[in-house]
This record gives sequence, structure tokens and C-alpha cells, in this order.
Amino acid sequence: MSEVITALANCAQLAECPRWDPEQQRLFWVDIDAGRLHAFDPKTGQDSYLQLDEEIGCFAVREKGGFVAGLRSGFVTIDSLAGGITPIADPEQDKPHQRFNDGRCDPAGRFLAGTLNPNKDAYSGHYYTLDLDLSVRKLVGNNWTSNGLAFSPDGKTLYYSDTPRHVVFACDYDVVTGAVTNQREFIRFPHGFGRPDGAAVDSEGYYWSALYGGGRVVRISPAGKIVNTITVPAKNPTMVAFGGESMNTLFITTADTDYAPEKAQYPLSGSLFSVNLPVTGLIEPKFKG
Ligand SMILES: O=C(O)[C@H](O)[C@@H](O)[C@H](O)[C@H](O)CS(=O)(=O)O
Repeated sequence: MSEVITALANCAQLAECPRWDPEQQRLFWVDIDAGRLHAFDPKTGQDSYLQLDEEIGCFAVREKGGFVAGLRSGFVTIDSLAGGITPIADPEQDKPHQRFNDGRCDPAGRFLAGTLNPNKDAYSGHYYTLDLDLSVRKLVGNNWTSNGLAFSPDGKTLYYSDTPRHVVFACDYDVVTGAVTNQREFIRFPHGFGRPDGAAVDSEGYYWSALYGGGRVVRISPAGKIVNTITVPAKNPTMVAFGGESMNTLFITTADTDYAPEKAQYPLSGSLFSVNLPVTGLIEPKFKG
């Protein structure tokens, strides 16, 4: 496996949701805890951001322009990195302590986003679907930390994880109706190995999982077996995304730490990394709503 490169050092508190836009040749990503939506140019190393007034968990590039996003306060559209935020709906008005965490578009251009319960006192995190008509419906969940959402290349399998429970699920997905059925356990990681955070599926259908607390990213076969491992110079990788001119660059976001011994061991915690791979990723669908 190629060498991991530090693309942007110590750039975030909680870097997450990297998304490559091939038309703009930019890596968009968020700093959840700082409430920032970033745009990174890997050619120049330049990075800019939009400052929001709340946490942003996830987003997708919108076909009409701008973005759709999941914030603490619900679903919104964002006109550009200059701003222009329009609320759509908050499916968890009764749970102000929860926020959106992980999300992406399905092959039909719906935006799916999941919430987390920071108290971990109830399995009250769920994935919701924001449809093309901007209606919202509950999809799947009963999680502590909704994470790891990704689709197989044919769109017929939906993967998601519940990070603190160390488990990734696989479900049958109907792209026409957006329905989920037949949820089963895909892989469960042993305690101490790392917890399945954000994920991406490559063009061969393998699931790449960022293992929070494990300092590694693993490539998992459709049969649920680990076949490759990338060691990351940060204890808490949070998400991966394929991008670059040839779609074979894996970008890795990570979380910073305020625990001094961990920061001393991993001084690049909270950085954005990249590594070139012998496999390509899937181009992210844009939100069609
Ligand atoms: O990075 C994320 O997706 C979450 O926002 C993080 O907070 C992380 O996944 C979470 O802290 C892991 S766990 O719930 O503590 O296991």
C-alpha cells in the first residue's frame, strides 16, 4: 500500500464527511465541532471554509448548486461557501441534544442522514431520508451513533454502522422506492481494534471503514472479511472518501484530541490525510432535490 501523506496538518477539531466533487476538483469536508464547511484544493493545498453557527454533521453537493446538509437543527440547503442557509425540516425537534452526524446521497439523488445520541442512554439515533420533494421520512436506525453509510456499486446494498457498538450492518436497498429491508450484521470489530466510523465503497464493491480509536482504515470484502489495512498517524480516523483526478486517492479525515498523552503520541490528530491506491472509488451522487 502507498504511503499516507499529510494533506492538511492539524486543520480541525472533528474533521468528517470528505466528499470529492470531480467537476470542481475540490474535496469538500466539515469540521463538525467547529461548525465549518470546508473546500480543499489538493493541487494547491489551499483550503477555505464557511463558518456556521451550529455543528454540521454531513452534507452532499446539490445538483442545482450549493449543498444540502444535516446540522444540529435539522436539514438545510446552503447556497455556497459564501452562505445562504435555508432550513428545510428538523425530524428530531423533540431531541435537541441529538444532531445529524453521517450522511450521503443514494444513487437516486435522495439525501440520507443519520443522527447520534451523545448521552448513549437510548438507541434514539436514526437515519432519515430527505426526498427530492424535500419531504422527510424515518428510514432505519435505533443507534447510538449513526455512521458508516455507504452503498454497493449497484445501489442494492446499503451499509451503515453504529460506532459505539462496533458493528456495521448491511441492508437490501430499493433505489426506486428508497426502502430498506433485510438488515443483517455485516461485520463486528473486537473491542480495542477500533470502532466503525465513516465509510466509502470502492469500484470493486469493497467497504472501507475508518476505525475510530484504532488508528487504522480497513478494506472489507463484500463477504465481510478484512483484506487490507492502512495505518493512520491519528488515533481517531473519522471518515474516508475517494477522489483526485483518477479517483484513486483515498482522503482520510481525523479527530483532534485534548488528551495530552494522545496528542504527544499522535501530533497530527485532527489532520486531513491522503493515500494513492491501486483501486478507484465511486463518484458521489449529488442531491437531486
Ligand atoms: O466522527 C463521527 O462520526 C462522530 O461525530 C464522532 O463523534 C465519533 O464517531 C464518535 O465519537 C465515536 S463514538 O460514538 O464515541 O464511538
